[in-house]
This record gives sequence, structure tokens and C-alpha cells, in this order.
Amino acid sequence: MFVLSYSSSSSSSSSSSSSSVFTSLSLFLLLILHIYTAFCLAKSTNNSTRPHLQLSVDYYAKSCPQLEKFVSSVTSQRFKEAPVSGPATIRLFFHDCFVEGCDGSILIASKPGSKMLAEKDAPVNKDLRVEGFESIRKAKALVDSKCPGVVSCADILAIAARDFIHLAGGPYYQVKKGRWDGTISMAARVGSNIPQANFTVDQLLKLFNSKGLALEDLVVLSGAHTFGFAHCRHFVSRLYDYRSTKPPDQAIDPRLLKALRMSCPQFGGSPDTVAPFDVTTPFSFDHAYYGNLEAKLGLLASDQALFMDPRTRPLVQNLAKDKQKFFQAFASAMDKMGSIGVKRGGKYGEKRKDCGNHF
Ligand code: HEM
Ligand SMILES: [Ca+2]
Ligand SMILES: [Ca+2]
Repeated sequence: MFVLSYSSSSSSSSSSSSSSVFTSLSLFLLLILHIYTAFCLAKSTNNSTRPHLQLSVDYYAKSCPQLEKFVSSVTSQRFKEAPVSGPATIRLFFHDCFVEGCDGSILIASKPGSKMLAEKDAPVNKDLRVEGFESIRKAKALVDSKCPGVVSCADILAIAARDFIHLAGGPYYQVKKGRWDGTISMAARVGSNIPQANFTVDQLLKLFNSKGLALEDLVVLSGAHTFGFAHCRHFVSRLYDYRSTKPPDQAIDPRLLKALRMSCPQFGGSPDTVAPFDVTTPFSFDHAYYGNLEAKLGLLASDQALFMDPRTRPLVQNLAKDKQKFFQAFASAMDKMGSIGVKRGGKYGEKRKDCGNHF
């Protein structure tokens, strides 16, 4: 509500010569907004190096005070019925934020008959699980039945991701809200913004830096690979050598190599076979991911690379030692990721009713 009045008054004030009363009213509203934002920032429990002036924990305090309760009733139900909804939703949030910012653009379906595909139909998004989309659809339906037209799909995604992390044993943190849904979703814009399993640390860093995320954020956010699964094609090249009998990647534990080779044959395997990211605790959100990297049990080349590279190795070692430290760092890195490219009001975004449809 505040943001809406903020954007409309600031855009019209430049052309308003008719009323100085209006201008002072706008200035007054601006002042109130600044005080309000500063208050929210001061109150917020998450520390981040970048302040998110436009997001706040209390954004829906008046318009939908029970919002988080509504979302959590759906996420806890989904967690029981289909536990893969957890990893699926967190990955969905990541893929949303990295393309056009955290604006729900990943949720939009391609228009039937149109040649222009939406983000979710881009090749790298094809293996985003339907359980993630379904969880957001259900949460949005419930929220809209209680607070019609108020809450953005992008905010529901951010809240649901946090819920699932917590449900799987991870940290609970406050989610800042106030994102508006974007209106652009183009498959062609996805490829260059999403990291690939065979990326080097240099490539990963370059991409993360371009989103305002630092080296530490890269290492910490990769810790989301503490649960969930990956299809064979993302790591099969690590398992076989086309020229000799030696595997190409020496940074893989021989027992894991053997097991993965059984699930993922070099030729003729099923394209649907998946392996767990974390062989020790595949369903819990803990810091085992980092211990695995130290033990050459990383699944993707991009995971294992974080331990091989001297720039990221000390961070991996620190996080492997201290679960609480990982939890704190993860909460604040999610807050940072959750503020990428946020849209600020009706001029730039919308509140979609059906998250999958932008008309
Ligand atoms: C650092 C670069 C990253 C790369 C190269 C990468 C790559 C991948 C790949 C290839 C998969 C497997 C997809 C499949 O086969 O279905 C995957 C899954 C997953 N990723 Fe990442 N990812 C990265 C960072 C992240 C981040 C930052 C997050 C969240 C904060 C994340 C969360 C997940 C989750 C939870 C899954 C499991 C999804 C499921 O089981 O449905 N990833 N990632
Ligand atoms: Ca997006
Ligand atoms: Ca785990």
C-alpha cells in the first residue's frame, strides 16, 4: 500500500504545477515512507551488507496479517505429502531470482500457440520439478481466498522456500516482502543467467558477482545442495573416460564413483534417473554438504570445485565445522539473493492472481 502511493505520487509530482499542496503531501508521504522503511530495517533481524530499502518484514502487516500462517499451512501439508516439494521450491526461488530478479517470472507458463517460450520452458529449467510450481499454486490460492489481490506470487515463493528449509531441519529466518510480480518471462533470457554443473569457480563467481552476490554467498548458497537430487546427465561426464579406463575426474571418492556408475551407465541409461546431492543426509537440510566436499563426495563438478579452489576451500572447511554458522550465513545469503532485481510497485510489476498466467 505504501509503495503504491510512493510510486504514483513520485511519478506525478514532477509534472504537477497545479497544486503545491499536492507536492507537499507527496513530500510528506515520502518522509513517512522513509521513516517507515528505516524502522523496518532497524527492526529486521537479518543482517545483510546491502540494505533492501523496498522490502520489509512487515509489508503485509495491515493488508494480510496472517499471510505466513496461510502459506505455512500449505507448505507443511505438502512437506508431508510430497517431500520433494522442499528442494523443488528452493531451486525454483533461485531460478526466479537469477532471471529478471525475484519477481515470479519463473512461474509464468508459455502462451499456447505462441513461438515465444516462457522461462520455465527454457532447456535449463526443464528439470524444475512440478511439485515446486504446485506448492506455490496451492499457497497462492489459499492466500487469495483470504486476502484477494494483495500478495505477489514472488513473495509467496520467497516465504514458501523459507518454510521448506525450516521443515527439512534448516534455519528459520524472517522473510522480507514487498516484491511485485514481473511481466516479462522469456526462455531466451535464461541460459546465460543460470549456472551449469560443469562451471569452474571463475565462471560461478562471475555470474554470482553479476547478481550482487559475493564469493561467500556462492559457497553458502551452494549448501542448498544438502538435499534434493540431480539427473545423471549433469554429472555423468565425471564418471567415465571416453579414451582410457580412468575416470576423468580424480576428485571423486571411489565408492561414490562405483555407486554412481551403477545408477548412471555411460550409454543407454534412463534419462529420468536421479542421484542424491548429499549421500549422507539426502533429505535433511544440514551442513553435511561441506563435509562431503572435503571427503570427495560432491556430486556435481561445480560442487566439488568449491573445495578444490584455494579461494573457496577455507570457507568450505569453516562451514563443514560449524552447523550454526552455516545456518546463520545461509539465512543472510537467502535474504541477499531474495532482493535481487526486486520490482517496486504497479508501474514495474503486478500482483498476479494466477501465478502461471500473465495476460
Ligand atoms: C552454484 C551454482 C549451481 C549450480 C551449477 C547448480 C546446478 C544444479 C543442478 C544441475 C541441479 C540438478 C537438477 C536436476 O537434475 O533435476 C540442481 C539441483 C538443485 N539446486 Fe542447484 N545449482 C547451483 C546453485 C544452487 C543454489 C544457489 C540453490 C539454492 C539456494 C540451489 C538449489 C538446488 C536444489 C535444492 C536442487 C535440488 C532440486 C530437486 O531435487 O528438485 N542450487 N542444481
Ligand atoms: Ca524472475
Ligand atoms: Ca543433507
